[in-house]
Amino acid sequence: MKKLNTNDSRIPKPSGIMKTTSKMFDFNKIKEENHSQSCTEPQKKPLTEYNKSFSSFKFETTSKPNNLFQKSSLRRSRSLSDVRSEPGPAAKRFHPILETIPTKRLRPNPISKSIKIDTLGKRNAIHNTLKAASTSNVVKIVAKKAPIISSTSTFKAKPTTTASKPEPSQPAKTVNKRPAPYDFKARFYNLEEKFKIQKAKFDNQKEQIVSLEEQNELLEKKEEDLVKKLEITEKELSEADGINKQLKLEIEELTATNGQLLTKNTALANSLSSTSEELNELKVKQEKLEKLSEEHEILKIRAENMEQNIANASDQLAESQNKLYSINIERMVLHNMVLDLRGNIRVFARVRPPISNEDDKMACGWSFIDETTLEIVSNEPVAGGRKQLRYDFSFDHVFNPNTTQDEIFEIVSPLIQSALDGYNICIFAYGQTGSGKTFTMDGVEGKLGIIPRTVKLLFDSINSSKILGWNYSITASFLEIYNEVLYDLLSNEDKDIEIRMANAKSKTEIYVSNITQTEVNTAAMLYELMAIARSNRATASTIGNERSSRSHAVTRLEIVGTHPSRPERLVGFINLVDLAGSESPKTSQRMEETKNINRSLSELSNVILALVQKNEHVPYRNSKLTHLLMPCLGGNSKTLMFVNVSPFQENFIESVKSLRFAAQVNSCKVAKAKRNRQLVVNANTTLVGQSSNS
Ligand SMILES: Nc1ncnc2c1ncn2[C@@H]1O[C@H](COP(=O)(O)OP(=O)(O)OP(=O)(O)O)[C@@H](O)[C@H]1O
Repeated sequence: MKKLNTNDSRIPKPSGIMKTTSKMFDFNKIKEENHSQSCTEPQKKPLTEYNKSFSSFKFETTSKPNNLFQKSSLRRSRSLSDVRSEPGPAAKRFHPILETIPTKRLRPNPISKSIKIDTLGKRNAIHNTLKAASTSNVVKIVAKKAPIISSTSTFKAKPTTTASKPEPSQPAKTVNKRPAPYDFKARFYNLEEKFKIQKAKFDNQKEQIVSLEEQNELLEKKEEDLVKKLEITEKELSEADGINKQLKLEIEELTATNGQLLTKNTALANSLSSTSEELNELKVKQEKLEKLSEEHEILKIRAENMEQNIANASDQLAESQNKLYSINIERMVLHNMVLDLRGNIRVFARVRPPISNEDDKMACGWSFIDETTLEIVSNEPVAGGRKQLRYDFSFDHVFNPNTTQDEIFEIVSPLIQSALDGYNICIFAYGQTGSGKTFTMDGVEGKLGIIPRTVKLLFDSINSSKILGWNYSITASFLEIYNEVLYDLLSNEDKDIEIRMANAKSKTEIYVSNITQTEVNTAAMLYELMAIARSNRATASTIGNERSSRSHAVTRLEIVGTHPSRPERLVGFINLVDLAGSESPKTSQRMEETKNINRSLSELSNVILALVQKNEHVPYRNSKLTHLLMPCLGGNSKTLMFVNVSPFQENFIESVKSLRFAAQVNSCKVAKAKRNRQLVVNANTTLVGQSSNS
């Protein structure tokens, strides 16, 4: 900011400065107003012009006259009333010494003129200041200025309007009279009067000057104060400006921060909203959790009670299991006693029905007298009045052509349970070719035979036995005896398969070497193996059957049962045999096959007959078939023999042969079967033996 010049005539009024101090930003405006006011104010009579009249005077003052005028030129004028009413000490301090009065009018002093010009601005400023300071004073100044102005134009002895002192009126009257040149006294008197007038004017002017000086000093002081205040104000203004800028920056920062805070606030509001929603959800969950906790406590108590009950039940279960085990053992014994009572070799006769392409064939006469007896009557015409051939046969059971596969298996199934109880089982079908052996043993789709049903029953029984604590494993092998040679139906390898004695002490214990034995865990797995064996079985077309089986097929299942809390295991064998069909050599197209088949069947008959007759020697080893079935045909076995017969007259003789052989077997009652019980000494050693059912 521009520093204020002390000589500048545009000094602001004190009152104005005070106002601008309180209103900093209006300061320049005030200066401009003062400047314009000083410029527009009517031009007053300059003080220097007034002083020109006194240029010829000399003053006796303590200060130098030149300085006085210079100083006075710098100072503002005081009001005339102040000068008149307050004659200052300065006025009393000097005593003018009148110089020679010029006869001519004084010319304006160039120096005084310059002073007048310099003081003009200040005078106006002072005037303005004083005018603002006191209205009443201004009135007085204006009222008393006129005589000063008028007095500056001439030094004529003209009485001033402001003269408060009594002017000597007498001499004034005499002044106008021009005394005679010789009248020195009068002239002196006139001069004296003029001097007095001038002196009075001078005194008056001097007082005014003193007053103006005092005012000037006062104003200077005020000016200095104002300058100081202005500087302070400028400084404050500068500081305020800096603060203002800083505040602006801070405001901008705060605005930006405010924006960010608003954004954050919005985000926080959203977050708060979602959080409150989550909180509500959590409250709901907490309530649920509390409920669940309560329920959990209740359930915990219940669980403890149940644990106690379970513990009690476990004890009871263990006790029950022991009882059950004992009962099961009793059941086994009773069950097998029943089977024993029925006979170790049981014979069932089954007459098959004619099939679709056999409608033109003549059937025999069949009579199913009761469940165990049938009668076959030849329908061949008999010449000479002879009676028709008629034979009655008794078996453990006879099945007519309408008997279903279900009915057959219902009677067979108790034997399967015996195998799980540790007995050897042998079921075989014997009969002429095309009599229905394969149908009985294997069945057809939708009419499953004994073998697939046995498999299903075995695994169902195994699952049921788990409740009693028994665990069973099943190992399967499939054999074929063709032309007295053993074949592995689960392998196509060319290998020697022999029947060997398993135990030197027991002549009936055998095993088959080089045979494939597969452990099966499910019925489905066993079915797959059966399908493989069936496909490998040698088949050929015969007169009696398009797909006649020309070999004996043996399905061997080894069943081993263990109980974790019992030191014993049960070992049972099931031999399911689909024998090759017997055939008359007269009609056979494969004589060698027929011979072998018939021979092995004959040996089977011999063995059974030896058993019936209780011979010491039983010719098991005369054929592969009897040798293989030796464990199942001996004492430790339960054998079920199906004799299948065709219903037709053309098969009458073969049917009678088969029925006669079967009936012979049926009469064979061997000694009681013994259960295979092995005492388990340790994991690796077993004592194998046969125990009495008793
Ligand atoms: N009980 C029956 N009900 C209906 N059809 C039967 C019955 N028994 C046998 N069959 C049918 O008779 C035909 C001959 O039966 P199967 O093949 O079982 O005789 P097989 O004795 O096995 O003959 P082979 O000794 O030559 O093999 C088959 O088509 C078979 O489906």
